Amino acid sequence: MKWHFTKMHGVGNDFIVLDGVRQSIQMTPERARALAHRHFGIGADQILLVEDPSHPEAHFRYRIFNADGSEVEHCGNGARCFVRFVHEQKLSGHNPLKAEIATGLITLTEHDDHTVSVEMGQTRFSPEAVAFDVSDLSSKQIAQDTVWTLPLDNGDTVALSLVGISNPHAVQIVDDIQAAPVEEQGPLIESHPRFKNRVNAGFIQVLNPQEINLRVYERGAGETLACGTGACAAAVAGIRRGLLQSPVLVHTRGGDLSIHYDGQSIVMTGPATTVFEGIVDIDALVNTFPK
Ligand SMILES: N[C@H](CCC[C@H](N)C(=O)O)C(=O)O
Repeated sequence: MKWHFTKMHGVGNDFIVLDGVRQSIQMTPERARALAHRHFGIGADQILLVEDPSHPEAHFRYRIFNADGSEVEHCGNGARCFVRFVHEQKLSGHNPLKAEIATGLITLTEHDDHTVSVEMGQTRFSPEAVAFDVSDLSSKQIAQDTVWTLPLDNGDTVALSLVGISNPHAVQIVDDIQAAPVEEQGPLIESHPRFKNRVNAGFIQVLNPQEINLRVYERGAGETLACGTGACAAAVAGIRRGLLQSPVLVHTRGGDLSIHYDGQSIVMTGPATTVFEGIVDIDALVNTFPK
């Protein structure tokens, strides 16, 4: 079966975007892994699938698959590409656009310069919001902890803020983003047994109260050049810790994002770039993909 796809990126976080409205797309973890593979496939951090909605107020359903094949709740850089794709492919002229994600609705507005603002939806800070297991901790410990101290298997101990932007984030402050132990600590945090659904691991360097550097070791994808929900989680965690104030300019390795937070809702603004379109024979790809 042949699928038309569009390759896009949001500040270097790259995606394969599929129209599941006018095409019959049955996504599986195996197909997502094959598509995302940098050598045997097309190559991407995530696969984005546009579908007809089930929510009465949504224009479309927005589904996200990581490079490891896992389906996840949200993708911020992907949301900006999603709305640009919907407009460019003339799937809809609605602007703002309402998209249905796993935890509800998000609102997307494409501006004349093709930057996009996304109202990111639900933001939560409890351990449950990121499936962080505290069943062995006393209620006193839980009440005290807004920053969680976590020993890692390599002997390091990290101080994590937990933020749910529909998807789970654990963010820490570092002094120097270039020297941050992203490759060493990232996988250990991502797959730490306390995170029952794994987690995205953010590393923040505060430059001033309205500007940070950020790197993210993403759940199911490894370190990416940028992470939109990670930028939101970092900004909100910094604001709640009294280190930052809205709006926050987030410098990622792939470019800059602007995060506004009013204590209730988060609005992220940044670019969305179309790179190329193509056709892929998904059955042939999966058959040639090394098992
Ligand atoms: N790796 C993330 C999904 C993609 C998030 C990121 N690419 C973004 O822009 O928010 C997760 O497993 O929750």
